[in-house]
Amino acid sequence: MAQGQFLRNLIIETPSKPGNLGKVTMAIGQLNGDIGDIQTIKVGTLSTIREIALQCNDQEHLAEIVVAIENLKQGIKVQAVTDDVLQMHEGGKIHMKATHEIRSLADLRRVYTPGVASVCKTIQEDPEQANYFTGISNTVAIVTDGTAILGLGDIGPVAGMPVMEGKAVLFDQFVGISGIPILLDTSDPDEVVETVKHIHQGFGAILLEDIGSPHCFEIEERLKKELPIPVMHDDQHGTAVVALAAALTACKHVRVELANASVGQIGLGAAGLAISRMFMAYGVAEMKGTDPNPHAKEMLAEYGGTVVETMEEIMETCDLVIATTGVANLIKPEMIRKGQIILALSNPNAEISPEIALEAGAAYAADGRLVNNVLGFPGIFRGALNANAKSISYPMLIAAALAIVDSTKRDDLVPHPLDPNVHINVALAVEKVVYEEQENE
Ligand SMILES: NC(=O)C1=CN([C@@H]2O[C@H](COP(=O)(O)OP(=O)(O)OC[C@H]3O[C@@H](n4cnc5c(N)ncnc54)[C@H](O)[C@@H]3O)[C@@H](O)[C@H]2O)C=CC1
Ligand SMILES: CC(=O)C(=O)O
Ligand SMILES: [Mg+2]
Repeated sequence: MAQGQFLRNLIIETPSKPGNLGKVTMAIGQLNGDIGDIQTIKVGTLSTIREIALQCNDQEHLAEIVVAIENLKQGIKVQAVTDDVLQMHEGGKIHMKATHEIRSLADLRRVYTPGVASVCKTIQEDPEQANYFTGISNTVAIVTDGTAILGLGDIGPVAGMPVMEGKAVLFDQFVGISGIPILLDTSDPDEVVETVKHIHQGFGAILLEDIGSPHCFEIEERLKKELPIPVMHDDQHGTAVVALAAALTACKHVRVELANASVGQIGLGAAGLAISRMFMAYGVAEMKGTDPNPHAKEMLAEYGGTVVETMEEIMETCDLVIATTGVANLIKPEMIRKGQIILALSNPNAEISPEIALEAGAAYAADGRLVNNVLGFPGIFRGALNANAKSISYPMLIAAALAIVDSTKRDDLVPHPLDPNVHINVALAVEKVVYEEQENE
């Protein structure tokens, strides 16, 4: 387990006297535990109970921290250690909700039979009416075959469901889109394409998620060609959009033109190849890339990138390095050169933690928690659906990246994902491009 990826909550009881919380936080800090939110659960005359969110390295590290707190004595106790992440997943994270409540028989007859039949006939006569009288145009299928779930690899679609439900939560909360996970028990491109084609009528767009490379490329390409609705593989293009935005902002901070910077990509899978293509489309003169897989390198060369045999060469020659390998701690501190920009984007564990990269001399460093496609895909789909786009184009993606740059506060690399402005701005920028494209058709 990489540093700081083990999340637990400590329920701590202390005597109700000033200074005790400080002793507890000091004990945690001395052992390099990372404290998140602190909530006061109860303030009694004699004792106070607080819940402290903690990120540590692993079970052993957690046990050390618990012992250190218990050793403070003077009435300070760890009452319980809870696993909030697991608790949050009990029963799943999503639920289909009705937009109307049935309070009377009359409501029942409007919502369901016999009233509903007239709406069915309206749609039968004019299928476009489905956009107004059903939720189809606001619903996105989140399709996975489970072959590249985060950086966990091919763990299957059911094990990947918590990620798909997570994407649906983000869709709902950030842009009001209903996301429906679709779990496929096949990775065969013919079968995936056929299946998605057969179900697409119930959706306004298709988000492909955590489908591994190289089959993800053929699947997306074919679906884009064969379906009349937007299709986007988030790990490719959502990630590329956000990586471009972060790179543009970092370059602005160090007063370098991205187009003139030497950029290197470690890992040429779904995310890495799309990032490389996006950077070249943006105007980066030479995009270097490496991957142990010969086919991945061939693909980079086909797109006009420069294949490099080792990641060491990338680290030695590039000002901006992006990594999407799924391999935790792949980049060693001694490989970092002073002033480099390092975007180590693998989840759940980065190729190098930003703290270590910065300590080793990087000018800017971020991981996949910060530079995450959550900043892109909700607004991209909102904009595409609002403007009734038939597909997602490069200009739409570039506009999304620039909107993320514009939504970034001074001194930050990317916006905060809970800042609603970023999703609104991305949606508006994408929508504008669609309208321009429609006018030029
Ligand atoms: N921060 C974000 O928003 C996102 C992060 N990611 C992360 O990126 C990682 C990769 O995801 P995908 O591209 O979808 O997977 P993928 O399986 O398509 O690609 C991974 C690539 O890394 C290569 N690789 C493995 N070890 C390597 C090494 N030592 N040096 C160079 N290349 C190496 C593999 O050969 C493969 O081509 C995952 O950890 C995922 O969580 C993916 C999408 C979004
Ligand atoms: C964020 C994301 O999509 C991934 O890590 O796969
Ligand atoms: Mg993903």
